[in-house]
Formats: sequence, structure tokens, C-alpha cells
Amino acid sequence: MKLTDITPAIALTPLDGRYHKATAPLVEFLSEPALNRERMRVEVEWMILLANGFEGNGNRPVVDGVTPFTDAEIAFLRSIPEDFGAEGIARHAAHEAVTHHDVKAVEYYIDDQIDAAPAELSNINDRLKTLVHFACTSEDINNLSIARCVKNAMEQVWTPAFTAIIDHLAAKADEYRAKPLLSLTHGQPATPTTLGKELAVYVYRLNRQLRHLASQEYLGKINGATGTFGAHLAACPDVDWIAVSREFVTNRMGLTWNPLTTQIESHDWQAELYSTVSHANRIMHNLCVDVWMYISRGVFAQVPVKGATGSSTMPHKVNPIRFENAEANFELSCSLLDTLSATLVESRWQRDLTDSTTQRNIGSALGYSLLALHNLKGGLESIHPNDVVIARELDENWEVLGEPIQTAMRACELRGLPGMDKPYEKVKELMRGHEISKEAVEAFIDQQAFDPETAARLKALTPASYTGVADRLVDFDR
Ligand SMILES: O=C(O)C[C@H](Nc1ncnc2c1ncn2[C@@H]1O[C@H](COP(=O)(O)O)[C@@H](O)[C@H]1O)C(=O)O
Repeated sequence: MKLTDITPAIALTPLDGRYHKATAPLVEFLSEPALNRERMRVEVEWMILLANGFEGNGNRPVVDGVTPFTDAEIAFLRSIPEDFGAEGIARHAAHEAVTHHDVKAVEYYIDDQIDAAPAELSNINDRLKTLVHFACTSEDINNLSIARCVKNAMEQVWTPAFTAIIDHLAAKADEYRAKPLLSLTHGQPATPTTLGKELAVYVYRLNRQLRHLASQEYLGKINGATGTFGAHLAACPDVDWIAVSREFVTNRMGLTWNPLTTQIESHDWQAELYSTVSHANRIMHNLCVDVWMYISRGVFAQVPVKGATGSSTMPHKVNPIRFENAEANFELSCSLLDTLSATLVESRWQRDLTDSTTQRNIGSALGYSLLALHNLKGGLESIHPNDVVIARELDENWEVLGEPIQTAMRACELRGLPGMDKPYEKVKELMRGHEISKEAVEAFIDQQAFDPETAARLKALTPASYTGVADRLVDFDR
């Protein structure tokens, strides 16, 4: 049997196949039918504005000769996108198969619905078809639709999933704020920290990206074929089209009005948004790798899932597959987002159509990230610190106390205490290259001419207590 003969159609890509459950929430905003539905919303809202006006023009029809819609007629027009379902998708596709123009097919679909309107809606008649897409170029409809789809996807799907990761990490940072942990710089034992503080570093970094997203602008334009309102003015010279355009984009579409464009909205806001998401992806990629290595070290233990197989051949294993999956999907997301950011900001003269094709992949770009967020969350929820390993690591590395001892010696020397010269060299002599015990550290402190208070403070230190103010720093992660 050929797989292409099976219905429903087998997905080519994992986002819509294997991982569909995790990525499905984005279908509502970033799929092809979602875009076409949004195009219909934009088209009918434009018709409503043209027919019923707005406060700025005294609520009179913008276009002379058009009768204002009644409430029932407005409700009917708005039902066109809301009722766009399987049958509508097929009908739109049939139009597109003939027009080879997706926005024109939307226009014809709206014409079909006008034909089918109840007779009592007297303004929804054949004559009204003239008002559909009035003075618009396809990009007027597309840029507004895409901006609204992306804004909704970000606000309703991606950002909540991202925030859930931050909230989880923040709760764990708080819980483990005082749990000491051996640091490794260059992979070598270094000044201890706390587990909570290390997680809080990620919370702080991710919160900065969240704030960037909160101030992200989503721009839109509606100004005709080359952004000059040429057709608008030729048809209706007495209308303040700049005011109409601003009203539509700002108040009806809920976007930031872009007054100055070629045929296309310049897509700079998209480049900015995708750069931020890509940056957030990379921070979380760093987190995945760190946690993976903590698991490998034994600092985090994984809770085995009942019935699940770690390795197909090595029965003892619980593999950190959620973190590995997240790592891979963040990488895929970044590569698409980076391509979108880099290419969408260029268009030949007043337009080329490369952006149209590229923007069809926004769903994939955010889909890979959403999938990664899903797996990262599951991974984070399935780990907990292994106190035995953490304590053992600290206890096996008393040499990390070389730093506080030599720094205290410097302070003593600066205060004029004799015998405190060459502190770095003296401690290096003791610490480097051989294993250091608690007793050796104590003996070294005793051999130096510390004042009693400093000696007592240093002797009270252990690798586990040498964590500075790491616990308090967690409070700065918001
Ligand atoms: O309002 C217009 O259409 C003006 C026209 N510019 C266009 N603006 C927007 N869409 C256009 C344009 N041209 C084509 N198409 C249609 O875009 C679709 C491209 O398909 P795909 O490559 O799959 O993304 C595909 O459906 C194309 O038919 C111009 O001549 O400047």
C-alpha cells in the first residue's frame, strides 16, 4: 500500500505528525486555514469601517453611496470568518485552484457568502461585492492578518508556555536557594554556589526576554498597492484616507499603525520578535545542556516513569531524553527564526513575493520552540537534586577553600598584619596538584599569623558553607 493513499493524509513533518499533540495549540493561529480566516476578518472589518465610518468622520460612510450596515448585517458579515470550517476550507481551495491567488480566493469566498445571505439582510446583496477588498492590495490584507495571527499565537500559546518554564524555575530557585553546589569553571572544581542561585541566573535571563516580548510592537499597514493611497484618492478624493488607515490598523485591528511603507509592511517588527524568541530559545538551550550535564554528574536524579524504557539494551538506564529533545527542537526553531529575521527585512523595490513564502513557516518556527518548551517542562518536572552526590562532590574538593584563604590573607596584609606576604603563592603551594583534606586546610590556617577572629572565620568554612550570599541573590531573579 502506498502511504499517500491513506486518509486522513499522513503528515510529512514531525510537527504535524509525531508531535502534533504538543504543537496543536498553534494550529488555531498559524495554520493555513487560520490565516485565511484572519484574512476574512480583516476584509469584513474593512467593509464595516467603510460602510459605517468611525468617530473621526462623524460615523458616516467613508465611501459615498454605501448604506451603513445594520447590527444584524454586521453580525452576518462577522459570522463569515467565524463559521469558516471544513466545508469553507474546501471551497476556498477550489477558488484558489482557479485563481492561483490566495487572497483573491478569499475575496471570492466572501462573495459566495454574500450570495447565500438571508434575504432580510437587504444590504448584503450582489452590489455589496464591489466593497469587498475595496482599494486594497493583497498585502493590505496579508500583513494585518499575519500580524494578528502571530500576536495571538504569541500571547495565547507561546508566551504562556514560556512563562510556565520561568515560573517553574523561579519556584525551584527559591526552594534550592540555600542548597550548596560545587561549581565547575572550565570543567574544574571552583568556588561553590547554590543550586537555587544557578537556576535564578536562568530566571533572570529569561525574564529579561519576557519583558522584551511584553513591549514588542506588532505593526500593520493599509495603504494600497505601493503605500501611497493612490487608488483610494482616485476613487474617493474627499476622504482623509490617512485617518481611515490609522483608525483601522490601530483601533479595529489592535496593531501599531505603520504610516510609511512600500507595498509591503516592512516586517521589521517580525525580525525583532523572532530575534527575541530565538535568543530566549538559546538561553533555554543552554539550560537544557546544563541540566543534562548535572544529570550526568548525578547532581539531579530523574524520576523513572513507570513502564517506560530508558535504553533498549541497558536496563539500568533512565535517559534524559526530554532535555535532548528540547535541545534539538530549540536548535531547529532558532534556525528557522534566524532565517525569518534575516530575510523578511529585505524586498526588491516596492515588493517581491519571497516574504509570502517565508512567512508560511512562522508556524514551524514557533512550533519547534513550543515543542521544545513542552519537553523542557516535562524534563524539569521529573528531576530532583540528589543530596548524597551534591554533598560528596563538595566534600571531595576542599581545595576550593584556597580562594577565601588567600583573599583573607591579602586583607590582613592590607591591614598591616605581618607574615601575610605572597598569599597567592603560599596557598598555591599547598593546594595545587594534590588532594586536600579538611585537616590540611585547618593546619594551613593555623600555620599563618591570622588574627584570631579571621582564623576562626576561615576555619568555620567548608566547601558547603562557602557560598557567599548566593541564597540572597535569588531574590533578584524577577
Ligand atoms: O494585490 C496584489 O496581488 C498585488 C500583487 N502583489 C501580490 N501581493 C500579495 N500576494 C500576491 C501578489 N501577487 C501574487 N500573490 C499571491 O501570493 C501567493 C504566493 O504564494 P506562496 O509563494 O505560496 O506564498 C500566491 O497565491 C500569489 O498569487 C502585485 O502585483 O504587486
